[in-house]
Amino acid sequence: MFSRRIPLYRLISRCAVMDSKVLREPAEIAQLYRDQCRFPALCRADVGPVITSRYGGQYCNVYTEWTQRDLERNENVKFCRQYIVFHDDKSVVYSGPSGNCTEIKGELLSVDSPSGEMKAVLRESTIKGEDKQFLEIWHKNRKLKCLNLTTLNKHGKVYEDDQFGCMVWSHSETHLLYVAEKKRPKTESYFQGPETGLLADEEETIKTDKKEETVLGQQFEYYEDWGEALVRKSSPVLCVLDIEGSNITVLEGIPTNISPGQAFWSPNDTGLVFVGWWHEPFRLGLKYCANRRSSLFYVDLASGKCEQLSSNSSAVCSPRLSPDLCRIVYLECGVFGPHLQCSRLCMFDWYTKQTSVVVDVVQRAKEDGFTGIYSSMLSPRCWSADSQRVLISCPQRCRKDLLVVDTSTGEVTSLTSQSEEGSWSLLNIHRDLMVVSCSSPNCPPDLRVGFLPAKGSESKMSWVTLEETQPQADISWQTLNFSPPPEEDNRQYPGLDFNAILLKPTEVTTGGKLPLIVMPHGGPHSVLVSEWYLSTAVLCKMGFSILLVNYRGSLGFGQDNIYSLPGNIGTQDVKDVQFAVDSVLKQGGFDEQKIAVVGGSHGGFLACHLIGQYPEFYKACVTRNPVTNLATMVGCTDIPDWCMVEAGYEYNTDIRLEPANLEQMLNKSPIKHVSKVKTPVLLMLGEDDKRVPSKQGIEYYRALKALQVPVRLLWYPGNNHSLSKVDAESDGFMNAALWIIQHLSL
Ligand SMILES: CSCC[C@H](NC=O)C(=O)N[C@@H](Cc1ccccc1)C(=O)O
Repeated sequence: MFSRRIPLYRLISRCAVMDSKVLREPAEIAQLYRDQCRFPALCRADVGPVITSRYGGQYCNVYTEWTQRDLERNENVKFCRQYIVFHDDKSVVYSGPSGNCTEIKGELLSVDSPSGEMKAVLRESTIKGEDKQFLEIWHKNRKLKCLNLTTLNKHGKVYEDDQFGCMVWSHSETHLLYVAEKKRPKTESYFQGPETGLLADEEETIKTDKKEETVLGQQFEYYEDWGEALVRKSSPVLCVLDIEGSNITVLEGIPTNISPGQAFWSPNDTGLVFVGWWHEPFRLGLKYCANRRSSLFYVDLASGKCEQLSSNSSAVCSPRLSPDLCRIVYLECGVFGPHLQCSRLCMFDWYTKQTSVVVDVVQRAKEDGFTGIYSSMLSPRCWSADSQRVLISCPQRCRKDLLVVDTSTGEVTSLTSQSEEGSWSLLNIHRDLMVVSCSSPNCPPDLRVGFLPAKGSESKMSWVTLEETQPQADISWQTLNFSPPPEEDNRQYPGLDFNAILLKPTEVTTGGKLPLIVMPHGGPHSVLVSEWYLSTAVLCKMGFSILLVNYRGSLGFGQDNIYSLPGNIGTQDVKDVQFAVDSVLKQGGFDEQKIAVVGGSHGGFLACHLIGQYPEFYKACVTRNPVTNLATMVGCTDIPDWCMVEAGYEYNTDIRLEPANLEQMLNKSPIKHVSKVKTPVLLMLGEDDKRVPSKQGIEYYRALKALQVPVRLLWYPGNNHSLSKVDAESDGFMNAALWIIQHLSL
């Protein structure tokens, strides 16, 4: 993709690496960051209908969407590229791109009709300073319709997020289904209208019409929303566009105590199937929280009757209809408890109305190595052509694998566990043609296609690469497994292990000792898999070694591993990270005086704990939106249940906090150890973070200031928990790198 030749200025900077071991010049670091930003990430792939040529050959179109940071324009650009794939029944004969990349602007959602004849697009456009949403229907080379949804005013903004959002053609291709915010009444102040001088009842009579449209005194009404990254998303409604008549219907009949999303058309288009999340007595944050009480529902379009299809007491997501339109698979897990956990794969038979558990929760890894399902979203299509098997990409320890599940036996087979490469993501599957992406810590994401082998021949998987990426020779990586020492074994969940990924610059000068950056992940129920991460690649190229630690409590190691952590945060996770670091240092080759710790959110919680509990050990600390005090966070985060559960309590919506609860939360928090901190701390906070409100970081900042520990705070307006806007992310990276260089005296 890029020239492999090293330009002169890079050679000069590499000499600098040889002298001082780590790249220190800000301009050179920025150039390295800029270079690595040029590797795009895949965000979507669709396989078009199979066409049979007049000579009998078959081919299909693969449409892909990618995102790439554009540092000059300060935005994440989205572009598409298409490929043509000629194939016979079970193998790719020839494939290649059919044209160049095209940037996609203003498209919030787009979807082809099942036949491939039409396409629907939700577009956002700013007209005279106002944001408008349009729904476009394209047919062949023409735009058939363009509806101004904002002017039509049947509903609020259309949802384009992964949580609720969807845009789905009916099987008949006559209707389109989507989710939008419920229409709110127009509001006015009691004092906004002209003073009439009329008596109140006279005015009432005259303004009857206006009164219907405008409500007085409700301008400042508070609407709950679904929290972090879903702000202003409060009451979703299902909307159906009748394409021929350009008529939009907002569906009625959905219980008022649930919020619908992830909807699709039932067999024969008789109704809609959707996930409904209960929002009584109040809404809690949904992002990264697969444990919110929810169920699968069916609403019949003729009668308006709504039926619940799955259990009343679990959390579900990602319902996917089989190609024969007979069965729906979906993921299910427990309500409350850890936010992300091992899921069950369930299947609902449309005709018998029976539900079965295809793959159950796995407490401990099976003999064949299968550790359970840890996806919070299935790919848009996941069924094999014969409607017998389901494809899932999910972490198995620290590697994301492609798994095939036989729905009749529940047997799980890996398509990728024998491969050399790092981690695999399933983008789509259609008629057994899979579109996947593979990457590793030293290799950016590529794009491949391949046919799902027949049952029993999964080991014969062969891939054809559509977009190739080269492994970067200057980055080496390995996976390390750890068993905690006997005194750190968890009595309730004995014998658990964990792991870490270690990245090192391939070339180290003789006798040179590497500085080490320790990075525990957030969550805490999350995992760092062996895939491409921009920041670790750049830091490694600069000359740092990096240790990504999957402490006990991470996803991908079995449910017991997850359950071992709640109630033990601030101790078990902290000790696991320190144990991993100590073990790595024993390998030799590292400079023990040059160790830094970096983490975001719960990873920031761990970073702050580590510098408090091991005050001599870490010479620099960088944290993004860290949790610093659970006791002060519980009342203002969008997920108070997280604070209760991770502190070791059960959560109920009507919980009354006792002083002892707050004391336990405080005792488990990094702020408890702040007086011991010596490490200079760089804090990076997002002004709009609903998850870990910025006051958490400020509380820690003030404590460090009072203790005269070097601390610097970077404040990112317009950013939420992830600090992922292009300027915030790149500024955060540069400042983090320079802070570490300064305080490790490199
Ligand atoms: C009350 S905030 C708790 C920490 C936060 N957990 C959930 O949102 C966190 O650590 N966030 C991670 C993101 C993440 C969470 C769960 C699974 C994967 C990623 C972060 O921002 O790094």
